[in-house]
Parts: sequence; structure tokens; C-alpha cells
Amino acid sequence: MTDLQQPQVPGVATEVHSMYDTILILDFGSQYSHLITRRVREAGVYCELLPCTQKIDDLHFKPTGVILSGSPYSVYDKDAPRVDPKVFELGVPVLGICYGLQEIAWNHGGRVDPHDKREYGHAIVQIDRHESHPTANLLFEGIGAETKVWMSHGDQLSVMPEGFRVIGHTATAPYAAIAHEEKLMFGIQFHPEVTHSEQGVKILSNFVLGVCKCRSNWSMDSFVEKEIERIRAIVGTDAEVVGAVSGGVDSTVAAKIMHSAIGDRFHAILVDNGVMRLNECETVKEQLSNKLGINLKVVDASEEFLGRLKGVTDPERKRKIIGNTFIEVFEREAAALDKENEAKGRGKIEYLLQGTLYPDVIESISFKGPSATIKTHHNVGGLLEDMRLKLIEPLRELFKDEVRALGKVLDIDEELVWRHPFPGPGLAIRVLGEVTKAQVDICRQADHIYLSEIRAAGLYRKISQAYAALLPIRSVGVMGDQRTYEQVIALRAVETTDFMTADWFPMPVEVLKRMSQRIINEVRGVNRVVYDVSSKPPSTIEWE
Ligand SMILES: Nc1ncnc2c1ncn2[C@@H]1O[C@H](COP(=O)(O)OP(=O)(O)OP(=O)(O)O)[C@@H](O)[C@H]1O
Ligand SMILES: O=c1[nH]c(=O)c2[nH+]cn([C@@H]3O[C@H](COP(=O)(O)O)[C@@H](O)[C@H]3O)c2[nH]1
Ligand SMILES: NC(=O)CC[C@H](N)C(=O)O
Ligand SMILES: [Mg+2]
Repeated sequence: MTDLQQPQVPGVATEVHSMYDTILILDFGSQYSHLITRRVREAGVYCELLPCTQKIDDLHFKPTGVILSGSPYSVYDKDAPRVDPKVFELGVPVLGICYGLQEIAWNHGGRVDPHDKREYGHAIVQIDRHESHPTANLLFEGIGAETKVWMSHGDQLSVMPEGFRVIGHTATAPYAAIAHEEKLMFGIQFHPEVTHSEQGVKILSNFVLGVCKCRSNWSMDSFVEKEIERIRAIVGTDAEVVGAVSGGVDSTVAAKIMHSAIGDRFHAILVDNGVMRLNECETVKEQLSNKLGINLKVVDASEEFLGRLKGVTDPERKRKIIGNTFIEVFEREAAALDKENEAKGRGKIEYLLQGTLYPDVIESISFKGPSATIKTHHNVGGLLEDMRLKLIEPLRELFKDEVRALGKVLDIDEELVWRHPFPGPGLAIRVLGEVTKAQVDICRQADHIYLSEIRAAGLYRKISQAYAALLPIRSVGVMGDQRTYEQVIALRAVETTDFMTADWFPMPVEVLKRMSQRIINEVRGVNRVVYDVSSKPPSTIEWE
């Protein structure tokens, strides 16, 4: 998934960079780098985050401006990440944030030293304006004499780099913001991307719109039209496309775009893996066919999946088995479709549609290399390395909230757009221990009651993800004067924006009471319900 190139068609604008001005954000490992990306997009400007080790000569587009992120490193560390100095020869504006400022200074004859006090938290920047140098004022255009910002640094600029002037200072940092008017280079010691910096969004938009003069045309409306055109250009007039579609918002939005582009040359496939939620396959088929006009084939492979999961209790093995079986089923279906098409004199299936999102791409490009594997997230296409089909990933530049906005533009039902994510391995990683049909049924029923009660209480949209898990233990209870010795259901609900970190949701007690009562009364085999009050980290969202 590290390859950022999409299929190319000579003479046709199939490349995102030919349609939008692009801000290049170079990531030096700050925790906030992806937030810079979000903010620039919010200003209506397309941008891409690449590792700071990116060589400018290898870049396949010319950025309209460059932003250098913060970093946990110090510029004087022996192993400090270094920017390719050619960035400064591109002749486009550059903005350095925190480490980025220090890196600009370091490269232009300035000095950076550790400060006796680390500065972490709020600070006030006094803005220094220069009447006879209007360009230097551009970054803080429209902002008053001072502004509240958020700082997180231990080093600071001690000697100004050549040709730069101070455009902002704080009580402890005399060079908190600097500018070079001819080179259009700016540096700020604080973090405009975090919400604690009150004018942060304005400062970033001043840079991308005022300094870089980017066109502000990145909107989901314009994206749909351009994407449909791009797909048509890539696929041409004969080729056909398959796509694994789960009913989740990502694959649904991707499928809708593909369908709009090529109609019935797109074949959507939903695999019933035996670990879907109650009535899920029917509901998804209904929604996609009736409401979106997408022809979805449901392939029942439940026996195959459950058969292979027999006796398996290890979470990673479950994930691998499911991932591999998905591929086998999918390849089989694609081959069958190819045969059918051949008989009908239709084109060959040449492409595979995937709902990959930008966070997946960002995660796979970290300059520090891949992080430890906590869980193997299954992804149908992600594992199809030796497949002859070429990938089409319409959402690979988008964040989840952009995908949801796109869903609205495409007139997809609110209910679908705001659907909680559901993992590919489904209930298999929510039935802890061995996955049998009987166990899946218990989990499925409890999950259905739980989600219905969440909806009835009007809480579905407040919660980012909720589900019931079946624990592989028994506990003693009493029912109708009889001793029971049955299983435990754990209810999980979290609030999160990026699913990388999450807080447990404070479920109202009254609602919990109803849920627990209903599950114990209605689901055979369960005599106890517990509510999960763990955050991520140190826990994860799924139990396995
Ligand atoms: N049962 C399934 N049948 C077919 N494809 C599936 C199935 N489950 C998952 N997939 C494929 O795996 C991809 C990754 O799943 P993932 O859950 O991350 O995305 P999603 O289901 O589209 O959206 P969401 O994250 O909101 O659930 C999906 O986009 C889809 O292509
Ligand atoms: O498509 C998927 N395939 C998987 O294998 C998988 N594992 C976890 N998830 C989803 O990812 C998010 C984070 O989950 P964790 O905190 O448990 O890692 C949550 O939204 C999880 O539901 C998966 N999605
Ligand atoms: N947030 C940052 O970019 C910090 C940069 C550098 N590590 C410092 O402490 O000053
Ligand atoms: Mg899903």
C-alpha cells in the first residue's frame, strides 16, 4: 500500500496533483503531523503528508508550498532527521512548525540550542509587524496584536538565520516566529494545527492561500465529479471492475462512485463469512440494490469460514484464517465472473476496487518504519499481492470524516453514512475463544439487542463504535429459583475520532439497566452482563 501512484493514462488528468494545487507536508515524526493535513484540507486545499526523508528529485509532482512538521528530535542530535536541502531550491514557499522552524534555521546559518526551561502548553505570541515589508506580515494577516498559541518544545532559536526577520515573540522566546520575504520562508515555534492555538487555522490558511496562493477547490462536491472522470479514463470503455463491499461506509461510498462511473461494469461482492451481525447481509443487499442501485452479489461462504475456524482460539490465527479465506473466495468469484463475461462477449475484469483511506496510507509511510504489530487488520485487497488485478482506490486521499461528507454529497442514506465501523473478521473476534455457530448466535443476538437499545436511546451518533462481545467464561447465577452456570456478555462503547485512541463512553445507567435486563432475559446461555470501562490505550477497541 506504500505505492502512491494510481494507474496512469497518457494525456488524461488521472492524477490528483493535476487537478488540485498540492501542499507537501514533510513529517518529522510529530504526533500532530496528520492534524496539519486535516487543517490544510479544511482550508479547501489538497495536501499530502510524506516522510521527511522524501527526496525532492523522486517526487512525482511539484508542490505549491511545503510545510515542515514538528519532531521529537532536536536538530543538533546526531541521528536527527534531515530535510532534503533541495526543498529550499524548489522556489515555493516553506513553512516550518516547531522542529520545522529549527530545521529551516539550521539550514540557513541560524543556531538552535536547548533552552533552560522546556515550554509545554499555552503561550501568548506578540506579533511584530513591519510596515515597509508587507510580505513578512502575510502569515499573521487579519490577526490582532497578540494571539494565544500552544507550545511544545525544549529547544529554541538562539541566533537568527541570515536574511530572516522576527515576526513574533513570546516572553521567553525572542524568535518565536520568523520570515524571509524574498524566499517566502516562514517559521513558527508554536503548533498552529492543534485547537489550543486560537488562530491556528487562520495562520495555516494564511500560509496556503495568502502566501502559496493555492486555489481553494478541495471540496467533496468537486471531488466526486473529478473522481468519476478519473475512473472512466482509467477503466476505459470495455474493462470491468470487481469490488469487495461490506456495507461499511468506506466500501459503500467507493462502490457508489464506481457505479456512477461505469454502471453495470462494476460487480460488487459481499462475502457472508458466517460472522456477520443479525440480518446484516440481507440489509446491506437491500440498501445497496434498492437505494443505491448497485448490483450486489452475496456469496455465502459461511460454512467454509466456520469450518476453518473450528478449534481455533488464538486471535491472530483467527484473523489470518479469515483474511486468507476472504481472498480465496474473492478470487474464485472474480474468475467465475470473468468466465461469464467471456461467454457474454463482455470485457475482462481488470481492476479491483478498494476502500483504502488516507490514514491507512499515512500509517504505511512513517519514516520510522512500521510500528509493532498489535493486531493484523484484515483488508481484502491489502493481501492480494500476487493478484493480476490492478487496484483502484478512490478514497485513498481521504480521511473518514471526508468520506462521510462524500457520502452525503452522493445522497447516501444518513444511516449508512454514520454507520459504526465493523471489522472484516466480524463477530469472530468478538466471540472470545473458539468460534462456533452456537457461540456466534449468542453474540449476534446480544449485539442486536444492545445496538437497538442504543438507537432507541438516541445515542447511536454520539458513540463512535459499539458492540457486544461473548466471553469464554461461565459464572453462577440464579433464574426461576434454579442455579444457572452460563456465559458473560461484555458491552463495549467508545468515543473517538481516529480510532487510534479512544475513551469509553459513559452510558447512562438507565439505558444500561434496560440493556442488561433484556440480554439476560432474551438471550439463552447468558446470565451476566458487564460494561467495559477501559480506554485505548492501554486497551484496544476490539477484545481480540
Ligand atoms: N464481508 C465482507 N464482504 C466483502 N468485503 C468485505 C467484507 N468485510 C470487509 N470487506 C472488505 O474489507 C475492506 C476493509 O474493511 P473495513 O471494515 O476496514 O472497511 P468498511 O467495511 O468499508 O468500512 P468500515 O470501516 O466503516 O467498516 C472493506 O472496505 C471491504 O472492501
Ligand atoms: O476491517 C477491519 N479489520 C480488522 O481486522 C480489524 N481489527 C480491528 N478493526 C477496527 O479497527 C478499529 C481499531 O480497533 P482496535 O483498537 O481493536 O485495534 C476499530 O474500529 C475496530 O473495529 C478492524 N477492522
Ligand atoms: N514539537 C517539536 O517539534 C519539538 C522540537 C524539538 N524536539 C524541541 O524540543 O524543541
Ligand atoms: Mg467494515
